[in-house]
Amino acid sequence: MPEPLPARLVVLVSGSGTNLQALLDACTDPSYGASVVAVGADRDDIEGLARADAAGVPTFVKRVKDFTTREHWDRAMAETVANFDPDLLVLAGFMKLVGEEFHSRFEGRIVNTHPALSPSFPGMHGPAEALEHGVKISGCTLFVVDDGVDTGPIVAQRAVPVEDDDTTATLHDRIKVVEREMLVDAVGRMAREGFAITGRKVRFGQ
Ligand SMILES: Nc1nc2c(c(=O)[nH]1)N[C@@H](CN(C=O)c1ccc(C(=O)N[C@@H](CCC(=O)O)C(=O)O)cc1)CN2
Ligand SMILES: NCC(=O)N[C@@H]1O[C@H](COP(=O)([O-])[O-])[C@@H](O)[C@H]1O
Repeated sequence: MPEPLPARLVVLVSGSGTNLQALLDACTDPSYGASVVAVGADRDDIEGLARADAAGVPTFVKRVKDFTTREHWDRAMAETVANFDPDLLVLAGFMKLVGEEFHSRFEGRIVNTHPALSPSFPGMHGPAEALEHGVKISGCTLFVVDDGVDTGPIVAQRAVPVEDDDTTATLHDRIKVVEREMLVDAVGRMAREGFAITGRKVRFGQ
């Protein structure tokens, strides 16, 4: 029986790319069951693109300001992603909301990692808002992306304690250590076992 082909991952980033790096590292093991076939970004000159280059992974950049409308950007980004024929699109620190072109092409096959325990603290400033609110437990969430903002069905979560002397940076750094483990574990299971979405429930396996 031939080994199944690795699941094709396209990863979108906007910054340092440490979550991307964790996936790139995991994919070097054939038993992980996935391969990063392309990395895309909404901006140039970020470490995430350099990480992809170092791993020999094709990259592409689509900046919103280079398009006449947001919809044109969304279409160009989605078409470029589609050219790599992904089984799963992973948003790993990607700081743009994807629109209708993505949902129509990849519905149910886009996951996003967020540095808070959804549904709390959606958006771009999860750790800061959690700290401001005074939570004692924060964490990270992997969810299937829908047309809302961090509202999609949850794939996995991990909890992280908040320390009394935490700053936004120290809390986010602590979350990111656990987030990378969550992302690698969950994406690997999705790739090897498949997954099913029933309403708001996501379960691994066929
Ligand atoms: N359709 C969706 N797209 C994305 C989601 C999502 O839940 N639905 N999650 C984001 C990641 N993210 C939080 O986890 C997030 C990122 C960015 C924003 C946001 O408000 N972006 C604005 C401003 C961007 C900028 O200043 O550069 C925007 O897109 O215009 C909210 C949540 C990934 N995509
Ligand atoms: N709402 C989106 C958001 O806040 N995403 C967060 O950006 C960081 C990117 O780190 P990385 O570039 O080192 O992987 C991650 O913690 C990710 O959850």
